[in-house]
Amino acid sequence: MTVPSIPTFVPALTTEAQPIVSEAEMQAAVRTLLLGLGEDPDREGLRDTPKRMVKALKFLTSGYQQSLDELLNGAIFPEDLDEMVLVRDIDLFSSCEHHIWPIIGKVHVAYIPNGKVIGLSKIARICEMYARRLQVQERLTAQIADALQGLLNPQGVAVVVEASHMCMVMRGVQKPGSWTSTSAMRGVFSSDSRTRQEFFNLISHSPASR
Ligand SMILES: Nc1nc2c(ncn2[C@@H]2O[C@H](COP(=O)(O)OP(=O)(O)OP(=O)(O)O)[C@@H](O)[C@H]2O)c(=O)[nH]1
Ligand SMILES: [Zn+2]
Repeated sequence: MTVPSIPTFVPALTTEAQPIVSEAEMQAAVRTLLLGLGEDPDREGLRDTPKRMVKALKFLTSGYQQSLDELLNGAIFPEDLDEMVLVRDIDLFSSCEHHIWPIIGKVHVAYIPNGKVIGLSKIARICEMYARRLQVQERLTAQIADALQGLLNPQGVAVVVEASHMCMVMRGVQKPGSWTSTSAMRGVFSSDSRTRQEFFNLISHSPASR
């Protein structure tokens, strides 16, 4: 008789997968956390906290439920251009997977088209989709770059994320003011130092409207 193998890990949620833990079980876990902190989860101010916290966590990880196809809504247009397109200073709110604590910062995304352009808002939506997952900054940066590379097959993609990790600010090493920069260069941004330099020059100064 073949014994079924026991899964040793739960795969990250995708649009196909459904949560295997009920809302009630999640709320009970938050209640346990509150008890562990010496709190009274039945006092008025905390009575709805398990419900609120689960709702907030689900929102902050709602990117697992999204797909590139769905968020794009077909907004890729044929266009014969080969100049850099840059969307900079996209607000970033993500959650570090080590502490489930906020990562707050900005994302700068550039690409050089190759017959196709993407709706500008979709660049911000792609950043949001990957940000609303449990992340490390390096992977988030690479995922944004690889998504655009895959969708547009452009001449190149450049992504820079500049972020502050609340797990380094409010706890642990406690370093307010520390920022982490990560980059992912694809295509010409990786192979051509002048193109890469142009991108870094463009993101290194404040936009004219500020
Ligand atoms: N590379 C990388 N590290 C991260 C990110 N977010 C958090 N970390 C780090 O993950 C590490 C986890 O280290 P541990 O020693 O296991 O956890 P810890 O005891 O809470 O560590 P401290 O934060 O140093 O107190 C820490 O160094 C965090 O700064 C990220 O996005 N990228
Ligand atoms: Zn952390």
